[in-house]
Amino acid sequence: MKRPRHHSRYPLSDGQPIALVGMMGVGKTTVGRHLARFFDSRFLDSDEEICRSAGMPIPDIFSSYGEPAFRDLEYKVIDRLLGKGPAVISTGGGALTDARTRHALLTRSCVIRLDASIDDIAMRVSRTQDTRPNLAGESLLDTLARLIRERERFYSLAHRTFHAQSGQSSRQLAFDIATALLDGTSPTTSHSFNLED
Ligand SMILES: Nc1ncnc2c1ncn2[C@@H]1O[C@H](COP(=O)(O)OP(=O)(O)O)[C@@H](O)[C@H]1O
Ligand SMILES: O=C(O)C1=C[C@@H](OP(=O)(O)O)[C@@H](O)[C@H](O)C1
Ligand SMILES: [Mg+2]
Repeated sequence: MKRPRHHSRYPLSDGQPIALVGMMGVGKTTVGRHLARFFDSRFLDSDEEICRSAGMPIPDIFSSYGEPAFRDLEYKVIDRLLGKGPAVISTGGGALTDARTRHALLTRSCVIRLDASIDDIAMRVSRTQDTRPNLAGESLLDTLARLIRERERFYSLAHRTFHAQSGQSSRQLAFDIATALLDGTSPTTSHSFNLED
């Protein structure tokens, strides 16, 4: 039987969700899953929820209905996920480019930006480029550089930023984020989780 979730290790006293933002391939989905485990809280991935509600994978949504329709759906899904209380929500890399989604995330969650070097990002997404329609095209590095340039002004709005060092595991990065969040809310407590959790 599944253990009931008590959120006893959740770091935000107001119970707002924690939302991960940042470029495709920085590790939002992977790190988010670890973070939720550390906090004993719910993990939600907006892309996963979008695919479930559309009944098709992301490339099919883009090719059948276009990116604006995807952004509409993304807004509706994120708006719904933000109402679920304590949770770690991994968003898609373009979520903050939509004004409604940006406003919803920034006002109703603690927005954490993950960052990594463009070379690390390129290495990570190169094998799964076909699952990310916004990376289709000639040069992966050129496309990534353009998107990073265009989106920097949105990503820089995040409440906190964490940089994934080269070679740092997703689990270690999640641990560093969890530690920093917990320190920020209760500076004198010792951590109620450890890397072995
Ligand atoms: N810190 C890390 N070190 C090495 N590989 C990673 C790390 N974080 C994520 N990955 C890998 O990079 C790829 C993209 O990660 P993902 O979590 O899907 O990113 P995002 O959700 O930000 O697009 C996955 O194959 C994942 O296993
Ligand atoms: O940056 C983007 O425009 C997108 C990022 C993807 O999510 P990840 O950042 O999890 O890859 C997914 O939402 C879609 O392919 C569009
Ligand atoms: Mg993801």
